[in-house]
Order: sequence, then structure tokens, then C-alpha cells
Amino acid sequence: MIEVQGLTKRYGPTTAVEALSFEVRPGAVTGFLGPNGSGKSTTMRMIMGLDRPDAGQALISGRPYGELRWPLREVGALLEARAFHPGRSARAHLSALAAGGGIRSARVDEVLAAVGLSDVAGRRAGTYSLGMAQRLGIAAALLGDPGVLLFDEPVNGLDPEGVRWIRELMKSLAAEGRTVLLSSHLIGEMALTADHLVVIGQGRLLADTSVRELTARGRSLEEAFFALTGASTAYRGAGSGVDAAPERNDR
Ligand SMILES: Nc1ncnc2c1ncn2[C@@H]1O[C@H](COP(=O)(O)OP(=O)(O)OP(=O)(O)O)[C@@H](O)[C@H]1O
Repeated sequence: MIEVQGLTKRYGPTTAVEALSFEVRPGAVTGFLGPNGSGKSTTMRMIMGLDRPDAGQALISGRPYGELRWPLREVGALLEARAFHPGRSARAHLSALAAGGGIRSARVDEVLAAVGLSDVAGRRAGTYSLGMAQRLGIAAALLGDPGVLLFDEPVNGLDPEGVRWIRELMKSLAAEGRTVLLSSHLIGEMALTADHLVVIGQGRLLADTSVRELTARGRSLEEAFFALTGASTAYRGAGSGVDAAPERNDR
């Protein structure tokens, strides 16, 4: 379970995230949607303790990230592709993470197999394609077998086979009872993958509802998304207009 409570983050004059509250529950894939610059990555970074909120808090299984005794065993995240030393092999990268996180070393080969990198595990990770780098990032997220997982744009740059692989992986992780928060710009993909959606615009909550309910509002999930976010897409010059109360629906 992830609990985001009144989270606020400012960068100088820019308010990246403002009084944002939502919960991400186990056993489902929760999609995290919003236009460019709406605050998705900033929110995920604050959940992972990488950015300090100006107000509010984010809890993982009831605690802030910094208070987790064995963080890698509680939460895994893919926040940036290529977050590894390019000169190290995938196996060496994962082994170092396992050693630092109190994770048995045999787990490294298990996650390499799970993401399909066993045959190239000895190669320098800097030589990996984008798809392979994403798989390595996912292997790192899965290393501690955590109950909570965050993925920021995991299908970016992947080929159709890779996109389908991610979709099935997200669903199977949720089916195992894990909490899965997934951001993506690909709304059609989100319609196929997510059960629940948290939609934000200009750092504020716009909707917290099921995919089914949101899709039923328009001809497609994409149309419903545009109707919801149109007023908060600053680069279209449509004004700020996000004062309306967010829409919440029981799951
Ligand atoms: N380190 C930073 N310094 C200054 N401004 C920042 C920083 N990080 C994010 N921002 C600003 O905060 C806002 C939210 O950015 P964020 O990257 O969280 O959005 P996002 O929803 O993840 O966007 P995208 O979909 O484009 O990845 C943007 O206006 C961005 O320019």
C-alpha cells in the first residue's frame, strides 16, 4: 500500500506537486496519468525518498521510505532507464545492490532470468539497447521481492514485444497481491494494463477512479483523459482551471 497525503513540492517559483493525496492499493495495477510536467515523476521520487516534500508525506506500508529497515525488500522502483554504471555487467550491478540490501546472492540469477537477460548478464550494461536497459532496471526493482512497485514510463522506447511483456508483467505482479503504480503516456496501453487510475494535472489530483468508470464517460479512455486534463495542460494555453474538486470513486 502507498499512501500519499497532502504532498507538496516546489522548485523555486514552480509548484510541481500541490496538496496531492491518493492511495495505491495492493492486488491491482494503478495507472498514474497526467500531461507532461504534471508532477508524476516528482511524486514518485518523493515516495522513494529521493526528493523531500515541502509539505505532506508519502508512506510505504505505513512508513516513510527513510524509515524502512530493508527498503529493497519493501519497495522496488524503475524511475530512470540506465541508472547503472555503464562499465559494469548486469550481474555485477545487481550483485552489488543485493549485497547492500541484505538480499541473498542467488536472487540475482532469478531476476535476470525473470526479465530475460540471463544470456547477456556478463556484458557491460553500457552496451545494452534501451529495451535491455529497461529490463535491467526492472530486474533491480524486483530484486528484493518487494510488495510495492513503482514504474515510471517503463515502456518508453520498447518494441511491441517489449510493451506486451511489460503489460503481462505488471498484471502478474498485481495478481500476486503486490501494489503496482505505473506511469505512462500511452493511454491505449494504460487501458489494457491498469485497473485503477490516478490522474493529475499541474500537480493536483484530477481523478482517482477505475479505468472502467473513466472509459465509460467518453467514447474512449483517451477522450475521457483529454476532457479531464484539457484545462490543466498549460502548454496548450487553456488556462489553469484546476480549481474543481477532484473526482473520486470507490473501487
Ligand atoms: N529538479 C527540478 N528543478 C526544477 N524544476 C523541476 C525539477 N523537477 C521537476 N521540475 C518541474 O516540476 C514540474 C513537474 O515535473 P515532473 O517531471 O514531475 O512531471 P511529469 O508529470 O513526470 O512530466 P513528464 O510526463 O514530462 O515526465 C515541471 O514543471 C518540471 O519542470
